[in-house]
Amino acid sequence: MAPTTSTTPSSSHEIESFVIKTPCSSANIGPGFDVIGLALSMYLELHVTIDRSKAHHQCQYPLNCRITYEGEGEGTDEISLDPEVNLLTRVALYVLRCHDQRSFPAETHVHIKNPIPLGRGLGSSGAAVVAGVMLGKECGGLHHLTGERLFDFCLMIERHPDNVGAALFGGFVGTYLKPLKPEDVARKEIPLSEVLPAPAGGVDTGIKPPEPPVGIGHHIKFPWAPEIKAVAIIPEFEVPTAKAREVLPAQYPRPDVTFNLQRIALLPVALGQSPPDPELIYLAMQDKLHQPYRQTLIPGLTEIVESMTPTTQRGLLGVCLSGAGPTILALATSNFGEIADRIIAKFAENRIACSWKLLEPAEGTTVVRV
Ligand SMILES: Nc1ncnc2c1ncn2[C@@H]1O[C@H](COP(=O)(O)OP(=O)(O)O)[C@@H](O)[C@H]1O
Ligand SMILES: N[C@@H](CCOP(=O)(O)O)C(=O)O
Repeated sequence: MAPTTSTTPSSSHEIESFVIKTPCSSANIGPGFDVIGLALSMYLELHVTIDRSKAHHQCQYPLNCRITYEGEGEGTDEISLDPEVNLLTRVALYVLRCHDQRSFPAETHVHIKNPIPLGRGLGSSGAAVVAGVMLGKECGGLHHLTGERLFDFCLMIERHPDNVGAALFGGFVGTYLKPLKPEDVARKEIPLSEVLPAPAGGVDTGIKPPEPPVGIGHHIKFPWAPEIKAVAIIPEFEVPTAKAREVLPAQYPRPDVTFNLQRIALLPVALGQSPPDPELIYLAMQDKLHQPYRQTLIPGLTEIVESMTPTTQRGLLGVCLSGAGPTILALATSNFGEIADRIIAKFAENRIACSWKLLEPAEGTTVVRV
């Protein structure tokens, strides 16, 4: 489903309240490196209140915004409560400043509820970017911004489209970038530090950030067979996505590229067919472009991916690395606990503890007025 906004009016003219809900995601699903994304049923929520009766008061919070937070990373350095530093509010400010609004409306309170584990390959930063772009749209009253245009803003920040595409539009998606005009290419390649300075700078910083070119990214929705569920096995350690991209080579042997192209031609069809064909899905989820290299950061990865097959495990369809890892995603139709336990036992051989979750495909980002 495309990003939606409910039309129910807020409770008072002075106080506006709404909730932004964005799903986590699993990118790649094996061969679809930087292309395929799957939105899953664990949600980042922003509970936002804007008290417009205070518009003429001096607000005690920087940039008129108070952040509170509960969930993953609470109380750690990874999650700042300073709106100039926090990823979500910096992204919202990027959208606001592109529209000549220097700060949040007075007085804005953003309460963040985040169950998505950080740095595990379940799209926590993608969800934060999508929810942040939506926060900018809603706080700025920027109702003309369509889902496709919001995607452009996301892509100026998170520069691979797979997990932001899934988090914004929902479901099982293929994402792609269209060639841009030369002047637009230059704009898209502007360093992230200029798009999203940290700290964001106060109200008086007059610099307008670079606006995204129109139509950077696009997506297409694939069908998903209703029998297929996702088992996420989540190790206790983090692998920052930037680090997991640094281990990838700049060039690949041609047979490895052909290997992935053959599988990516199968994957969307294989996962849309009902009843699912385990042998076809298992084959379609193989990869040679990112998983083998990420083994250096995720002990046991290759063995886990290679040791479980539909013939050795009932209910299993396929296994892959979720996003940049270290989470493992097993697609299955039954025996979810047994599948999780086997993968947890493999990680335990390397003294790595894990938790696991049973997830389902989810709809994209929604905004509900309360
Ligand atoms: N809800 C959030 N609010 C603020 N920052 C967040 C949030 N979620 C993620 N982040 C930031 O994103 C980082 C993780 O991003 P990344 O390395 O790309 O891993 P992931 O695979 O979880 O997306 C965290 O360390 C944190 O800085
Ligand atoms: N295609 C990207 C996806 C990263 O996803 P994340 O959830 O780990 O941020 C990659 O494989 O690097």
